[in-house]
Amino acid sequence: MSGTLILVRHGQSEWNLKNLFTGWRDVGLSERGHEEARAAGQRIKAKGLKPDIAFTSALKRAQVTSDHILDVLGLAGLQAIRDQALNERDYGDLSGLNKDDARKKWGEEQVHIWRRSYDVQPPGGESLKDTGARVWPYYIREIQPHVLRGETVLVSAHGNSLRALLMVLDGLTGEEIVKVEIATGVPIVYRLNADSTVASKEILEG
Ligand SMILES: O=C(O)[C@@H](CO)OP(=O)(O)O
Repeated sequence: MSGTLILVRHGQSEWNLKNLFTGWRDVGLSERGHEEARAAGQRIKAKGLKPDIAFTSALKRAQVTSDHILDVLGLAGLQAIRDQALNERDYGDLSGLNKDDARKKWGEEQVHIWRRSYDVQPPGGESLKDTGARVWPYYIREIQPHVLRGETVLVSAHGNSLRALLMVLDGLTGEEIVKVEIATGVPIVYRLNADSTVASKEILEG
């Protein structure tokens, strides 16, 4: 067995609350989102986990979530490494639009395809496959080596950038991963074997 990888989707954002496509738009956490992030820290603490290093995206909702978690863990001095490789999938022209308005305009099915297909890009944006093509190499190059050295690593990121990671860690197909919903502020803890395969997975729910 080697180290531990803790993945967390940021707490509810202001635009999650307003039901808007967000993507790379840099919006803050809602009041509930701040609470969810602190609760994520408590759940990690209750497991006795203490990150040696943290990674987050270039977007503040993930950064602030990471700050809350590290704060709860008494690790406020640990600055998460920020990289846009971990950003949410770029929603292109849909960014900022209301998801229900989009359904009225383009139809339920088309919007579902844009949101939850594996390789169809929303207009001007990234598919989940495109997102994986930047998330996975970053994981392999920058994050995984720490886990394989036996460290505990926190990654605070986004629904779709984490889906891209889960797809490979859990060995899911493109069809399977799009059915997976990752809750805001709920840590997912992986223990990896020395050969980088997954030894165990635990979701730290309520
Ligand atoms: O708007 C977004 O950026 C994402 C995550 O909130 O939405 P979706 O669930 O449609 O991928």
